[in-house]
Amino acid sequence: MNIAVLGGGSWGTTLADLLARKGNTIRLWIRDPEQARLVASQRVNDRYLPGVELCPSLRVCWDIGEVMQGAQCVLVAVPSQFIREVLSRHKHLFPEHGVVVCASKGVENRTLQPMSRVVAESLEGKSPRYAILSGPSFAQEVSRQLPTAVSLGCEDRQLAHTLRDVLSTDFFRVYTTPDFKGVELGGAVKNIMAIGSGIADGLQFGHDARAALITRGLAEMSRLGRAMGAQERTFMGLSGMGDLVLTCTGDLSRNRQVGLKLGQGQKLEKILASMRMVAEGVRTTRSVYGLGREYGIELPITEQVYKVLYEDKDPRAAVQELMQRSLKDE
Ligand SMILES: NC(=O)C1=CN([C@@H]2O[C@H](COP(=O)(O)OP(=O)(O)OC[C@H]3O[C@@H](n4cnc5c(N)ncnc54)[C@H](OP(=O)(O)O)[C@@H]3O)[C@@H](O)[C@H]2O)C=CC1
Ligand SMILES: O=C(CO)COP(=O)(O)O
Repeated sequence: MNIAVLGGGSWGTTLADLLARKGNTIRLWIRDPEQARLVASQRVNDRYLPGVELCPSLRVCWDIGEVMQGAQCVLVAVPSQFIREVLSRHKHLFPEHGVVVCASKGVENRTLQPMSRVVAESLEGKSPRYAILSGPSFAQEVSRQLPTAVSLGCEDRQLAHTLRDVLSTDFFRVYTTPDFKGVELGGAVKNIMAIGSGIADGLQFGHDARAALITRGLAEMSRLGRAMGAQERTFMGLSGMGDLVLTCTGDLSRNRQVGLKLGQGQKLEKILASMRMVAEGVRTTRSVYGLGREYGIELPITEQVYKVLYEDKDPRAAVQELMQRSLKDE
């Protein structure tokens, strides 16, 4: 398949490399011309995926027009808050009824829209057919060809199966589900929980606290998902529970790292200034906090993470408040 990958960070580079190794025709868009030239000539994305030698057939380019030419599928791995801007600006390059696979995890701040809506609205008039790729998958592990399993949410079963075949390899296993809403919401909300889990671990609150956070985080994710029209059982799968466990426990998670530092007493501004890579959960917390209010759903962990991130609440007081909520049935 002829595929354009938008987003030259760790995930876009990893997926482009994986697909190129399978013999697909892949072009990767890196927006910074200097960085694109460097990656194209050195065959390594030193800034975002150091140490991984890229497949010789993978074309790397800063000219998005060239990248999009003849693409039968566009895979989007741009940080979620910028997807609308990138897709709207380059809408003319997208074919009608084209296939868009979104691999980014988040909820837009301004509109509180999940990624499927952002893609559909940005490409309005082009009637894109879209799918959401999500699940427990650290770029650093996938790029080293370590065994990984993920979910692909797509309402069109035939397209889902085609994409599953295109994306799967011997080490990267793709499961399909029509519940794209559940898949994208799980991927977004788990980043908030990863920050929360990092906070608890940064405070050295132990294994019990982490397990409680993961489990109650799942309950919170499912509650919101139900209200938003997702299927509850999707949250028990790879894009829900799977990614929740990965990022709440795995130190490769950038969201968990933000939480760990907050728990150790560092300030958010300083933490973000020290990171080159995106920690989607920081912005997504703001959106999901807003969704909770819009849908009238209790999201206690999200609320406390929000207060730590945006109201400078003491992380210890945030955990205390969670523990002292009124007692209830599970
Ligand atoms: N890394 C991972 O393990 C996984 C990531 N994801 C998801 O993939 C998405 C991308 O994350 P990831 O690749 O890790 O991010 P990184 O932080 O590794 O890279 C971010 C990339 O986005 C580019 N970028 C930043 N701002 C813009 C913009 N306004 N327009 C276009 N491009 C921009 C950066 O370019 P520049 O250098 O020029 O700023 C850089 O190439 C996220 O939603 C993330 O949650 C999903 C699964 C796994
Ligand atoms: O989504 C991921 C793994 O599934 C990556 O997590 P972080 O963005 O927290 O690094």
